[in-house]
Amino acid sequence: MKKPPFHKSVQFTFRGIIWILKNERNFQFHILGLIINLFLIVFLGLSNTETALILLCCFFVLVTETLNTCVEKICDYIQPKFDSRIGIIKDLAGGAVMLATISAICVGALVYWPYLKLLFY
Ligand SMILES: Nc1ncnc2c1ncn2[C@@H]1O[C@H](COP(=O)(O)OP(=O)(O)OP(=O)(O)O)[C@@H](O)[C@H]1O
Repeated sequence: MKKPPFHKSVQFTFRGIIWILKNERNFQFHILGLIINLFLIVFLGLSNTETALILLCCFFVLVTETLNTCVEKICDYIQPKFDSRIGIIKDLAGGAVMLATISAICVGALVYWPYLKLLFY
């Protein structure tokens, strides 16, 4: 198959992002998390390093959610019926999102805690 020109390839990737934004509820929740974090970054005046850490975590969760959806789509395509092997593959992909989310919560707690302490005490 002939490779599409670069601008077309970029267009296809955005098509994927728009599709997941419109169709996947979990991805929409993670986008909401990103928006809340962007607000907190500005409101609390986080340093460049702290901002980089928070953004990295948010995008890490979004990337794992996108790959999880990708695995689910492939599984549903190759085996639409119940199959315990498909079940474990999907569980593993979902587990990756969970691990990314746990790491994001830990980093978020460590970064935001000193600011919240100043605000409330
Ligand atoms: N074809 C199948 N065979 C066996 N088990 C399955 C199959 N499809 C789904 N499952 C089980 O149901 C779970 C949820 O799968 P589903 O495809 O509904 O994902 P989902 O609920 O959309 O997940 P997510 O919230 O991560 O997007 C899987 O983790 C797996 O344990």
